[in-house]
Amino acid sequence: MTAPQELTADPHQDGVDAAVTAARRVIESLLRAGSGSTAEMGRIADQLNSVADNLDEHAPAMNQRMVDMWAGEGTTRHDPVTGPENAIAPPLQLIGQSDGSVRGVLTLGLPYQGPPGHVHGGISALILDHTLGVANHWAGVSGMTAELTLRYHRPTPLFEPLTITGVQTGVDGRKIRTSGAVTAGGEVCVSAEGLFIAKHLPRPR
Ligand SMILES: CCCCCCCC(=O)SCCNC(=O)CCNC(=O)[C@H](O)C(C)(C)COP(=O)(O)OP(=O)(O)OC[C@H]1O[C@@H](n2cnc3c(N)ncnc32)[C@H](O)[C@@H]1OP(=O)(O)O
Repeated sequence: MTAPQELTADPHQDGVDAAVTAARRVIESLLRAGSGSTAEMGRIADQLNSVADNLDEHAPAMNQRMVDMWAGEGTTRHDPVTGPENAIAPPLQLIGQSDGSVRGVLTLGLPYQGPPGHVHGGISALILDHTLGVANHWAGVSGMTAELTLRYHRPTPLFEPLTITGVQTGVDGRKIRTSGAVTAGGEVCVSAEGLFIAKHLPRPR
């Protein structure tokens, strides 16, 4: 039996990960502030643009950055679900379980809102697509999403711990079947069935 294993990148406390954590805070704070805020938004916009100018000035060329992003064969640090370098990632950390499934827990705030006080359905789809993909990696046969079928059983709450699961259920030639769910308080909010096809796009070199 395989021991549980962390399958997603561990966020660092410093470097770009720390800056990204601050950026996530800014995204959340802007949304929290809204148009009724008494903060000086013109000055804030100037400050944020100046931060972005500084980052752009010191960034490597785009093709070099793409190569760096895909260096190594391990976990990604840039993806929009688990990536500690991606400010739009919640980020979710996934653990491969001994039973072959993957599992993670996260709490989503205002940037991910759809219906009042609840998670946007597209965000659940994003998280589940990625989680099913990681479940395929953990199972040893992976591919690209060909179909993703979602069932939204009940609204998914913001501000509460959500458990995200995924497991590969079958492989037939190049066709891979995988399922998963988002649960809150032990109740399934969203379930997913995915068909993946064993195919990988070449990594930038
Ligand atoms: C760790 C990181 C995790 C990341 C997880 C993120 C996963 C993603 O989001 S991937 C991005 C989203 N997906 C995509 O962009 C995929 C776009 N689509 C494609 O590239 C292609 O259509 C692809 C790869 C799905 C299949 O193309 P191709 O490799 O040419 O397969 P093809 O030969 O047409 O079909 C193979 C078999 O699959 C079947 N198949 C292909 N697509 C579908 C489909 N949508 N529905 C049902 N069956 C399908 C075919 O009928 C065929 O079956 P059979 O062998 O029985 O005849």
